Amino acid sequence: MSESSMQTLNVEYAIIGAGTSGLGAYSKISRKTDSLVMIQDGPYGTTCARVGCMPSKLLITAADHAHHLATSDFFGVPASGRVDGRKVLERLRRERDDRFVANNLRYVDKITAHHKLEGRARFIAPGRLRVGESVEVNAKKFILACGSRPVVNEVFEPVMARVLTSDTVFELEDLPRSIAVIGMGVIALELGQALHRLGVETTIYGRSGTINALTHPAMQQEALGSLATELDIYPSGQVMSTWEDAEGAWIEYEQSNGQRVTKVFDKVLVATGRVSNVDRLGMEHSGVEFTEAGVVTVDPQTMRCSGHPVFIAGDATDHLPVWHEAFDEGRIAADNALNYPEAVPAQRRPPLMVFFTDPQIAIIGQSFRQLEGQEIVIGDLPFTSPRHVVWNKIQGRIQVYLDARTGVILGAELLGYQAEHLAHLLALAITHSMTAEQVLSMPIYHPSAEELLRDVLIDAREKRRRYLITLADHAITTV
Ligand SMILES: Cc1cc2nc3c(=O)[nH]c(=O)nc-3n(C[C@H](O)[C@H](O)[C@H](O)COP(=O)(O)OP(=O)(O)OC[C@H]3O[C@@H](n4cnc5c(N)ncnc54)[C@H](O)[C@@H]3O)c2cc1C
Ligand SMILES: NC(=O)c1ccc[n+]([C@@H]2O[C@H](COP(=O)([O-])OP(=O)(O)OC[C@H]3O[C@@H](n4cnc5c(N)ncnc54)[C@H](O)[C@@H]3O)[C@@H](O)[C@H]2O)c1
Repeated sequence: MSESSMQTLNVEYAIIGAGTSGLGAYSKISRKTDSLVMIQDGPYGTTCARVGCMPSKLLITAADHAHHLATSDFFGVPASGRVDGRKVLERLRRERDDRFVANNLRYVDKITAHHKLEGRARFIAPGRLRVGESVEVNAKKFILACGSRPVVNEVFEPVMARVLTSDTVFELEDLPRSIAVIGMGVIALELGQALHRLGVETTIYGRSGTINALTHPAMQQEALGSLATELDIYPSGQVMSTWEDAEGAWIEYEQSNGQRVTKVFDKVLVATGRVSNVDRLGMEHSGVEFTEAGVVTVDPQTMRCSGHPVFIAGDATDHLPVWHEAFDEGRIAADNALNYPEAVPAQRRPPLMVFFTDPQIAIIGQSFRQLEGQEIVIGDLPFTSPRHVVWNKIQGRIQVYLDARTGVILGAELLGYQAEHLAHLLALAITHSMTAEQVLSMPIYHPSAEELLRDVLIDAREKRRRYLITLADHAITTV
């Protein structure tokens, strides 16, 4: 490309990525200035709507319906039904495209044409990007909202034709007969359980032996035990080799006890984590400093990279890669870009994450691992209440961590049916630094799932009372 055919744009702000985070940043900056461009590589519509949150929840909902049918005999309502894989996937794509993606595209369509640029951006010098092969963008401030991509280890090279990731699994025409799911993180567990419930012979291969989102050993054990009653899981070990023949994709896996298992599958879903797309931005040309470990540091209050007018937001940061954080971070980055060099530190929300498995897993506020060694008491109960008994959903456990001296709720780990709702109540309490006593002052209906929240807080309150008595006794004896 000759210099003369290169188109050059000079703007104040360049946003890389038109996902949840980039659009969040765009909506703020575009209200203040016309001097901006948002650069998007690949299809518009966002990861969440196209290949993330929404198609995965549409699949899980279909699987829930299949599961209700398969278990309805218990309630004296025998039912029979056959899963039509093609219809499940067609409906998923229709709902996804007509509702969630279309909504997003309508918003993108309304964006002023000269604010949008298509192509892959990379830094070629501080303050300068190349987009595709024929456009250069000079900007004063940059928001890197370029998301992340699935990682596929090279051990899967020989079976690549049968490998799926979350980017491709929702495009299947029909459900496979069998699938190996690699990983035991949120994508593996959500999609693995859904596929199993839809009748796909599913085997899940983990690595570490634990579900790492939960941090209390008893919670980890309970979660694995509970999911393993339904799913075929090898929790700890590693895939040693793979090969393909007429039967399908073969997976040879060595368990941590040294035993090897070899099985053949129609498809292999690799869900072993995601990596930030920042590594493809040519950051070495951006002018920002790297740590000794070769990474760029980001301040979570401003999303700024060291002292530079470069901001990183959303999944690109590796920090809490979930939707509401991506949206918040895009807006925090925008505020700080608009006010640069003045910092506008944001108050971050307490962490909240939900696995839409059955039972669900939820983590709110500070984890047990973060609090270990501090003065805490733990409200700890099986995840059950009269309402859960009525639903025949009595698996799981709930732990709530209280500051032992003040009674303030610091965090919680949950494993239970529709735990998302109690998790949000706890998130509200933690956001407002509420004590267990304050939460216990609200009315709780009978019989509701919220009675479990009441009971676990009563358990924590009682443990705290005993803790304070011991503390007072100790003070008296040491006077
Ligand atoms: C299967 C799955 C299920 C999920 N489920 C949930 C859920 O239930 N709840 C939840 O909270 N979160 C969920 N998430 C996470 C959520 O989807 C993400 O946190 C969120 O979408 C991240 O938004 P983002 O703006 O950071 O990135 P994205 O939406 O990925 O946007 C980044 C954009 O930047 C573009 N881009 C990349 N590099 C360049 C470049 N060099 N130049 C120009 N453009 C570039 C990309 O093509 C992409 O369009 C899920 C994710 C997955 C994969
Ligand atoms: N409900 C939700 O909020 C939701 C749902 C889906 C995805 N997401 C987001 O997407 C991100 C990515 O999800 P993910 O599940 O891919 O990543 P993850 O980091 O949650 O899990 C990856 C898992 O793969 C395992 N692993 C890594 N290498 C392996 C190997 N070689 N063999 C076997 N196991 C291996 C890890 O030990 C880990 O358990 C999440 O961090 C999450 O933020 C969120």
